[in-house]
Amino acid sequence: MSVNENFLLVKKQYEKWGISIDNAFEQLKSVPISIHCWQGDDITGFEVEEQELSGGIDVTGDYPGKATTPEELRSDLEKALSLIPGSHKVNLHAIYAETDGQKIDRNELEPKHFENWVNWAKKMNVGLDFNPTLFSHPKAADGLTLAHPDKQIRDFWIEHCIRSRQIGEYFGKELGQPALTNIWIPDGFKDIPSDRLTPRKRLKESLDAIFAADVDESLNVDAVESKLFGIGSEAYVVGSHEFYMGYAMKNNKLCLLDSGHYHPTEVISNKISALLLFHDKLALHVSRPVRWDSDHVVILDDELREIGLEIVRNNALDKVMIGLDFFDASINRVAAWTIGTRNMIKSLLYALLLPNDHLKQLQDEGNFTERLALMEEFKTYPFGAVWDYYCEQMGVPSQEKWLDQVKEYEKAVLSQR
Ligand SMILES: C[C@H](O)[C@H](O)[C@@H](O)C(=O)CO
Ligand SMILES: [Mn+2]
Repeated sequence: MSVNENFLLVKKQYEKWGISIDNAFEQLKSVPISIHCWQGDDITGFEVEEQELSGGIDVTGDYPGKATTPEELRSDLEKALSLIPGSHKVNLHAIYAETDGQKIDRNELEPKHFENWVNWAKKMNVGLDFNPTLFSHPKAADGLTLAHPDKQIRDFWIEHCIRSRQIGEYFGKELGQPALTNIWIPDGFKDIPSDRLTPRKRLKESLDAIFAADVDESLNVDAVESKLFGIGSEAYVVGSHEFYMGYAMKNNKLCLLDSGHYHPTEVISNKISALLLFHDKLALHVSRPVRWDSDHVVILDDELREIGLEIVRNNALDKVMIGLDFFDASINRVAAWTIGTRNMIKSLLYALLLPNDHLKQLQDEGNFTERLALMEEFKTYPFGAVWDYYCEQMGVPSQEKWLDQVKEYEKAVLSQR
């Protein structure tokens, strides 16, 4: 049976619940996922003096074919984008600047260093997001940046963040859609601090200085990302969840929730509805922590489904800016992007195909038996047939057919590097 025939058969099963698949597809098409460029090169970047990865994060694996030039990275992204349904964004870090072989330090970066990315984004019809890079640098060697006791070091990173927001503004202007510029810093201590307050005061002051710089908010949107612990900051992280939640609320910034940045049984899906009551928008780094913030490739597990459901059920497809953050160097990197991004989109489609209004009503009526029964039965509805049809409608391979294309690309391109 063809994908089309299969789809026509299963469509009726959803329609009997009043679910419009056409409507679901229309909504899904309008949601851009911000695909992080750093999966393609293990967060190495293109700085003239290449630095070892620091900041308490780690990439493991040595799968051959990693991108080592901007051209290679863009070519790999193009391959992945051709296998993912919809129009999306690409998320860059400051270390992906192109400086023509000149050593330009992070406090000297300018929009022109991202001109190639912008031209490429125009060609590919994708938006761009941005991140200052406050790690993998001699001035972050002791694990402190914006909260550093040394004012000169703080000032260096403040300048870097201001310039990053200006680069985001440039992306927004050139590409006709606002960029999200997200600040994540590694600052923290390996062992128990004797003073938790002072570093947080310093971070607050640094952020105030960064956001005092005038940047057009219609072109660049700011986010701040918290963390629980990192390698070398096990006892204390300055930019904790409570810190940034307070900061973002008071200063009208977006709170960015990364799925790997909480206690092991704490989930970001449960935070979305709470935060949306107090913020117009919020941002996500969808990742998959396995025992720690390991940044495994996102799979269609319970938490990913729940994230999709929370976004859809709260009518928040245009309020939650969905970004991805995983980096696995033990598998084909183009496949990693493809698997993780397709799964993120699948989770939204899954949520759009549930009788959400009916389920809400059952809860209000206290009918928890039927609520549970339906939620479980829908897990085995023929969702796969709808997903396959969506992929074909959007001009990308259905089912596992994309894998053949990745294998061909590996043979023709990646294995030649
Ligand atoms: C490279 C990313 O910016 C980084 O992963 C950050 O977002 C993070 O999640 C750190 O744990
Ligand atoms: Mn993150």
